[in-house]
Amino acid sequence: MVSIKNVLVITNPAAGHHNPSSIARFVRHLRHAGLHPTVVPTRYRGHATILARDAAAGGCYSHIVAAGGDGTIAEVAAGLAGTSAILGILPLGSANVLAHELRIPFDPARNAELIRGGHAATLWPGTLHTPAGSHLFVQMASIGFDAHIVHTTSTRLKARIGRAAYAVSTLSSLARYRLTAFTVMIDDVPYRATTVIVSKGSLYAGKYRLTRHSAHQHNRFSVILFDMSDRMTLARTILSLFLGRIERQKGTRTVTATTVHVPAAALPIQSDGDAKGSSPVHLALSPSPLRVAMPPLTARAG
Ligand SMILES: Nc1ncnc2c1ncn2[C@@H]1O[C@H](COP(=O)(O)OP(=O)(O)OP(=O)(O)O)[C@@H](O)[C@H]1O
Repeated sequence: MVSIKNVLVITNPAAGHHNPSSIARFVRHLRHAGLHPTVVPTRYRGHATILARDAAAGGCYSHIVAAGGDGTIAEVAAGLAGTSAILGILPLGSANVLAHELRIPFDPARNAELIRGGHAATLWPGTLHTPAGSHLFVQMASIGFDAHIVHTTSTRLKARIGRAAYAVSTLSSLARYRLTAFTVMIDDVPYRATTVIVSKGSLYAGKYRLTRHSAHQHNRFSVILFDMSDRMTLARTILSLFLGRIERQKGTRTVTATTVHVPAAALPIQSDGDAKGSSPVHLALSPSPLRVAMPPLTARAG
């Protein structure tokens, strides 16, 4: 039986709000809470999965904390799913959608207290499969315009101006992106769309409302289908997304599902804010759940 004493903190120096002094403060609070933290930085993309998997296999840590944004959390989660180690989250990314969704304390003292308290819930992440490989995702994946934004947002600009870099890319893509209708098979039923968001959560790009309910603790996705035939509809849809009215937008519908398949080729794909190549793509629920340190979810559970 692992004691709650040992905590591994995996930090991503490339995450949007990576900050050594925030990590040092968090570590101090973990120590004050009577825990024994160890900090290890990632050296390259994907390294967090290897670090997390090895740490969970070693059996010495009760908690393995992802210090970064959704991309870092997804990489750590890929190493932990199906193990008994609990995923902690220190939100240091640009958008931190999952942290907002799960109401993870952004304050390091309260976050350390959450970990010390030992409360954890079971989450069911998603998996994404393209010809280039498979990835686990914790918050959402998308195909089409939304993914194109992620593909075309400059990493350098993101490092300089944070989330505003997505707005720059959205504005330039509004004029240039070629809206293409494609078939998406949702639990084997065909639908038509020009963009699809497959979400475990209810939030988008930070704190914007995408769906009424979160599916994090359920074995299903919310699938939001956008059928935008022209640029004016595209602009209106983006606006309604940021005004929290997406479910009322014409040409948009939400369904729940357990599998999503897009057979068409060459459509951009992203998950948890990172470019993941292009379609064809198959999305399903992870066969292994994830234990996550989080305050009890009551209000948002759907
Ligand atoms: N040492 C590293 N060097 C370069 N890239 C890394 C390193 N470690 C991890 N990464 C990559 O950095 C990417 C971005 O991290 P992350 O998503 O956590 O930050 P973010 O994009 O600022 O946050 P958010 O997704 O919440 O907006 C991850 O997808 C991961 O693959």
